Amino acid sequence: MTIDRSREKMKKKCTVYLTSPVFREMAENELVSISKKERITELFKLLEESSNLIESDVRFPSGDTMKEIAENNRVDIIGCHLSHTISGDITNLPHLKAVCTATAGYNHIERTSGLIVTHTPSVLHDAVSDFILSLILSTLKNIPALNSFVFQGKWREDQKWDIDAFLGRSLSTLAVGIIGMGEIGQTLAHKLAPWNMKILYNSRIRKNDLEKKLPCLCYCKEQGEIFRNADIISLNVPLTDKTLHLAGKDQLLMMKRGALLINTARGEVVDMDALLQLLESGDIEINLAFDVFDPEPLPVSMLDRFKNIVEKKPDLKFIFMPHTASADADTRAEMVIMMLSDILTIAEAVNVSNCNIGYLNDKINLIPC
Ligand SMILES: NC(=O)C1=CN([C@@H]2O[C@H](COP(=O)(O)OP(=O)(O)OC[C@H]3O[C@@H](n4cnc5c(N)ncnc54)[C@H](O)[C@@H]3O)[C@@H](O)[C@H]2O)C=CC1
Ligand SMILES: O=CC(=O)O
Repeated sequence: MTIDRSREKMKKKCTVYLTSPVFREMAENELVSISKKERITELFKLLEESSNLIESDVRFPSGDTMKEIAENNRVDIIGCHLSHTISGDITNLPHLKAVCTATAGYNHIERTSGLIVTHTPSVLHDAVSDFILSLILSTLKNIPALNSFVFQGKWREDQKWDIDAFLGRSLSTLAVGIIGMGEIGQTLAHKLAPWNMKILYNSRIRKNDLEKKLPCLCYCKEQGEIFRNADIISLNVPLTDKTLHLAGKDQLLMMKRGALLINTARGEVVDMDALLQLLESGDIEINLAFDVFDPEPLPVSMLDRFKNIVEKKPDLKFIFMPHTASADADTRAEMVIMMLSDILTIAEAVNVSNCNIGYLNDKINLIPC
């Protein structure tokens, strides 16, 4: 009885703020599998039992609103995703102990010493690497443009099957470059290996074990080697001060004519102004497959400039997606589950011991140091 009463008292210690109503709504989403819906419902129940739970009723609260709610309610833990920028104004609040994001990337959270930050590794590398493969195939085989061509009724009698009609490129002759050999980069390399493509890569740390498993891998000490030699370059680094504009003017100028640049990392990894200027001036002629942009969503003024470029050079292929690389229903549900599980673990620790990070270390998905 005594133990039960003390547990009752502990329940109300921790305050959790979820910045979107969609986390809970995922349990009702008909595309999500039943087991994952049930797990989300169960986690919400547990969270309600162990914390004062505040949930935003709007999808995208402003920074000021999030700060006001976090401050006025002495919030301990925030659960968010990448459209909720958690600035220093919020992360410096003295009572805030943790920010948990339902995303792999965490550049939307300003770091503060002592603040726990968790994210969702190891649940979306499959979805994102599949997506990158589909971008490679779609571009090399010109699928979006040829699909529009047929649907617009342009496939006429004089354009029957012919030997030189609608030519794309075959994969096995090409060299792929992967910059950032982490979870997504490695999964992509494993999936590309059976296609007999040469894979050049660069990462902060050389992956000797991976090289033994995949003899087609070739480590490049300098990223310039990749920009100069690869036919397809996939950017898979996190956004940091070292990767900001990693694909800048100098690197873009190194790229082969007709090469493909894929960005599913973060828009800011590519210098978009330099890219547009070089494409407009004709100094580079490269294809693009982008899922992320700087800024995001891509402004109409920038989109118009890209449209003008392809109008003048119809051989160039630009495939632009609205940041959907991980957008499989079950993958997104798993991201929510991982975030809620981390919040619950931290909430229980806050209730017991006001949050001891040493004790939590291997129980939650902390971002890399
Ligand atoms: N478009 C989308 O929907 C998604 C985008 N992402 C983005 O992709 C990024 C990568 O994701 P993961 O592979 O899961 O991350 P990860 O942390 O497993 O891998 C990143 C790799 O990049 C390397 N790296 C870091 N700085 C570098 C530098 N300056 N030069 C070379 N290599 C460097 C790291 O050592 C690591 O091997 C995320 O940080 C996120 O921004 C992730 C998931 C979905
Ligand atoms: O961009 C998405 C993420 O999970 O990071």
